[in-house]
Amino acid sequence: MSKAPMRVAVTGAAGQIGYSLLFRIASGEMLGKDQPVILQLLDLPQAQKACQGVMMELEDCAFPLLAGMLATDDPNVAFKDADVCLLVGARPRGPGMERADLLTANGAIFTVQGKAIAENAKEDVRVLVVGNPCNTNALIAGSAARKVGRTNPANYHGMLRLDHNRALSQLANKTGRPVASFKQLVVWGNHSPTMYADYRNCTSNGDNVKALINDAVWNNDTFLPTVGKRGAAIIDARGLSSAASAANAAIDHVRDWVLGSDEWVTMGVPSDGSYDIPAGIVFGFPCECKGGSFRIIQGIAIDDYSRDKLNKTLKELTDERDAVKDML
Ligand SMILES: NC(=O)c1ccc[n+]([C@@H]2O[C@H](COP(=O)([O-])OP(=O)(O)OC[C@H]3O[C@@H](n4cnc5c(N)ncnc54)[C@H](O)[C@@H]3O)[C@@H](O)[C@H]2O)c1
Ligand SMILES: O=C(O)C[C@H](O)C(=O)O
Repeated sequence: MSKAPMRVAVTGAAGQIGYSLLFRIASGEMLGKDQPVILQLLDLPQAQKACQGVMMELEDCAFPLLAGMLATDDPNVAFKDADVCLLVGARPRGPGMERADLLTANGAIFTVQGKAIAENAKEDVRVLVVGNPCNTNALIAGSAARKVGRTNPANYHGMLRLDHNRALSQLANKTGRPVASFKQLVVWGNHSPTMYADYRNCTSNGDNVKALINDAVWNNDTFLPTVGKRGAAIIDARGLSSAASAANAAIDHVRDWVLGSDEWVTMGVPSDGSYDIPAGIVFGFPCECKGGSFRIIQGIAIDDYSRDKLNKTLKELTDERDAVKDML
């Protein structure tokens, strides 16, 4: 017997990430090749016509798993009974901007949507915020949801998976090893240039990657800035912010969360106090996913260099939190 459909709400559905994301969800890449889905598209009133065009194309793909879809400008309709919400809709940054510059422009979106999710979605809804600055937007959405009380605030995540995937590819380029050989990578902190991509515990076919590379200068002067500033490099090259790779990372995050992963994955999740990160701050942590839930991996040694990096990215996040305190 076929499974009951899962409802997936996608905001910013008419935007560039939406255009990469929706077709892959409908084809079963996110929730499984045996899992029917109903897509619930949210965008602004002026983008409804474009949403209709996207839905025409989805229809023309004749995806066997696509059990229904709708487009709306009303968050209460879009999030109704949703199992998964992908909060993409927000303004992207342009050349010369940092993601934190979007805080006030985009933050207000997430108070409204966090509340609408908590009032309308399934109680065990999983929420992934992609719209930037995604960690603090997830904090805002989770805080709005906490006030309503129905849903689990730990399920309001920010997307660090793109940074994790970027770091994997840089390690593969450096070592000449396949991307899939790398295990136990983590990107700590904020989705911003302060993030700390940490391969101290990473292995490749059983070899310790730090020992294999053995190049502290490359780590500090090439690897970390390349991963941290990759979004800006893409904006510079494309004139637009990353879209297909961002959609791919969102698929990876939710797929691992729902279906499980044998490997460590980086997820931006509300801190439970682990690694001395204050509770509630949405921070990139190493996680393992099993049985539909996630858990922060414990017991990783934090040396002085790493503590300094964690403190820098945490300071940025606490500053962002303070800047939006009226929204929390
Ligand atoms: N976390 C990450 O790794 C990551 C990666 C890439 C992009 N992003 C961010 O994702 C966001 C979207 O990027 P994009 O390239 O798709 O932008 P885009 O401008 O192409 O699309 C954004 C869409 O959101 C819609 N929108 C705006 N406000 C909305 C609201 N209140 N409710 C619903 N929809 C709304 C717009 O109408 C538009 O269709 C940006 O904030 C961008 O910075 C994050
Ligand atoms: O950098 C941006 O503004 C877009 C996105 O967050 C990215 O990392 O590509």
